[in-house]
Amino acid sequence: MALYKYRNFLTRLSSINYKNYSATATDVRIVEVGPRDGLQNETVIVPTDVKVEFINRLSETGLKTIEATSFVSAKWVPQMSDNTQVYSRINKVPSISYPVLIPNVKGLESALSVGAKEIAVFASASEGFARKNTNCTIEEGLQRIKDVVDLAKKRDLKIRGYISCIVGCPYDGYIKPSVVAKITETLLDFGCYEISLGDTIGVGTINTMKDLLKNVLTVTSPAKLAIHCHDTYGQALVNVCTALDFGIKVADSSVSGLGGCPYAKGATGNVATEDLVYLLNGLGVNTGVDLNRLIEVGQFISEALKKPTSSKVNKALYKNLKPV
Ligand SMILES: CC(C)(COP(=O)([O-])OP(=O)([O-])OC[C@H]1O[C@@H](n2cnc3c(N)ncnc32)[C@H](O)[C@@H]1OP(=O)([O-])[O-])[C@@H](O)C(=O)NCCC(=O)NCCSC(=O)C[C@@](C)(O)CC(=O)[O-]
Repeated sequence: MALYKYRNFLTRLSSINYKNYSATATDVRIVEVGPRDGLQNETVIVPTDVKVEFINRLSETGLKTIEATSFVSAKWVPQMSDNTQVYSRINKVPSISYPVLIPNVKGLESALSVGAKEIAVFASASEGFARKNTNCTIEEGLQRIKDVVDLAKKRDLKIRGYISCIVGCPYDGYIKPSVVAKITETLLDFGCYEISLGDTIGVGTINTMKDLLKNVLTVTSPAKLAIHCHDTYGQALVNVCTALDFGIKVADSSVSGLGGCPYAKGATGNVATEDLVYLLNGLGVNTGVDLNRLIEVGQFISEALKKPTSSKVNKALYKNLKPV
């Protein structure tokens, strides 16, 4: 009991608002992508029961958006082949959105068959990644997305858009911000309500992020953007802070730092949700997420995967539960 109290004390410490910090957000919505972006990259196939329990536990943490699965080809990503079972079986809390990732109309039709209400479509800012990830060019990918979006709109679905490789690509190297700005505009014109800017291989720095965001904000407002940072180079949290300074109030993350893209070799997971919540608590930014509960879910999935958590905050706070 004393150890729980000590951990509560530590988590409260993260909530002290140091007023001199420059980030301007007062509320941030976290989009939890662990069940999709996280588990798609695991070498083991996680049993459906575990995925369902994972998502149900995440639903009890205060998160408002949890990306549940993807309806991509099982030949390409076998880890997500139980998409219909996962989506059908999770407890869908009415106040929580459970978007699913969709590559084409075939995927959308499967998602509709199990009652999906929100989808996420994904484009690439680099030709090399478009080819490796979706077997088509950027333009062909955008046409596929348009077909998906047109049908999804007829069915009154909410549609989120992703752009991968916003600053760098494992195949093509540096990506021009103007390319990302153009694709952002296109996806918004199609009907996406929000574009999540993905630093797929985590190479972004404060300066490259600033360059990128200045460009993208010539075509839209911060209210239409989200930031999606992988932590390969340990820059994810500072890149999120840069996005907050530009007025962006939605950040994607993955509990326990799970994740990566099977078609971006060497890229590690997303910024850990625990680390992001700790950062935002410290900024006095409200997320509505209970850090203690999140830590328990991070431990649950790490144990299921038989690997240690990649979240520094989880490691630091969870060990205080263990007998010394
Ligand atoms: C786009 C395709 C389908 C093209 O794949 P393809 O091989 O060019 O397409 P195809 O139409 O020839 O289909 C091949 C087979 O897959 C089937 N198929 C086709 N579509 C579907 C579907 N929806 N659901 C189930 N099955 C499907 C299709 O029926 C066929 O089966 P067969 O006739 O050979 O038996 C493939 O390349 C694909 O699925 N790619 C997805 C790869 C992926 O999931 N990557 C990870 C997600 S993106 C990401 O992680 C980045 C992000 C979003 O997090 C942001 C960031 O960090 O950057």
